[in-house]
Amino acid sequence: MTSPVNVTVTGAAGQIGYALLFRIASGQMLGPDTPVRLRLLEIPQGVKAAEGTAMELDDCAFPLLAGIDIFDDPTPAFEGTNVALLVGARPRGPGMERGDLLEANGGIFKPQGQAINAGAADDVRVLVVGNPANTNALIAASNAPDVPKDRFTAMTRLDHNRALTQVAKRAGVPVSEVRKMTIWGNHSATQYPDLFHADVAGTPGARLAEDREWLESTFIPTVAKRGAAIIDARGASSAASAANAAIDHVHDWVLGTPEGDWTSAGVVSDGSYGVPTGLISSFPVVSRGGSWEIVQGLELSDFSRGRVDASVAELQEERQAVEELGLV
Ligand SMILES: NC(=O)C1=CN([C@@H]2O[C@H](COP(=O)(O)OP(=O)(O)OC[C@H]3O[C@@H](n4cnc5c(N)ncnc54)[C@H](O)[C@@H]3O)[C@@H](O)[C@H]2O)C=CC1
Ligand SMILES: O=C([O-])CC(=O)C(=O)O
Repeated sequence: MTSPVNVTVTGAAGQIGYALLFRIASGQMLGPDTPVRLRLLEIPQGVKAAEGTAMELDDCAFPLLAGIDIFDDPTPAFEGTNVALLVGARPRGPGMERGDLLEANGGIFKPQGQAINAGAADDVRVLVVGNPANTNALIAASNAPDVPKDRFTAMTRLDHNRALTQVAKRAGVPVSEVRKMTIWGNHSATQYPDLFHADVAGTPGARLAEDREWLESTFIPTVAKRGAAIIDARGASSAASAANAAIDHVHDWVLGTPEGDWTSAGVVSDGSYGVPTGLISSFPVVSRGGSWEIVQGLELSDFSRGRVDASVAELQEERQAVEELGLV
């Protein structure tokens, strides 16, 4: 058996943390042969609850769980970490503008980026889940100058999975037969779920997209506003599905995406598809040899181009706001 992989989870006592940690410890994220050592980071008020979760993790007697440590300081929490899941974030409060939210999260993701820079393992991979995920990932990456930028990613896998199921239901096929879905842009309501390149049980997604009324009035808004719909229904934001998407993202990043398919992730732009270099934007991606690669060569119609550009424009505004705050 290999030596344990150090996995740091921030916001460990939150609702996503509770749905995530048991799946990591059971081997669903890194596979059945890889032991893990969990490093839980919370704010001081969250430490007691994190200790309770750690007791429950112990009580599962997971064969792959090599140890659990709990921290309220990012510097030791990221010491030697191989996989960092940045879940803890400041939620939007009443009367908070987007700028206030970005500033509050800057206070979290800047020191966490610095701590990753100072102490993480050379192979560290970072997934930012906490919102606004793309820009929080940009802040963390900017404050970790010694870590390659492509190690910082933002989660759009939940949006991707939501889109797969909506299409499968529409087409009446098993979700496993929907491939090559793409989420472009920001993990926000401006995101663009792109069906045109998908393969829906052998039928081109473009054929389903010919029903423009369904595409524009049902499919795209259902996926893009699903987070709000879950909050409305559940009285709390998506947690188990978000944890599931984080497991999927890291699993595929480390172990590779299946042949003949791709997935979606917020990765640093190299200028592909006209997305400004350095922005962390969602793209169609495959993982080969432990690295994400942006799928190249997809044709974007004027309709798709407009949608991608609108979401990327929002990412540029967010980048400008955090630049003005001195966070990047
Ligand atoms: N990218 C995506 O697809 C999704 C992102 N989210 C986002 O994930 C984040 C977490 O969601 P939940 O677990 O439901 O929230 P939650 O409020 O239940 O838990 C957040 C936890 O983070 C902790 N925390 C706050 N600041 C911290 C810091 N500086 N260091 C360590 N821990 C800290 C809090 O004490 C709390 O325990 C939110 O920002 C939410 O909007 C949620 C669903 C999907
Ligand atoms: O909308 C929210 O607040 C949570 C979220 O990011 C999602 O469910 O996609």
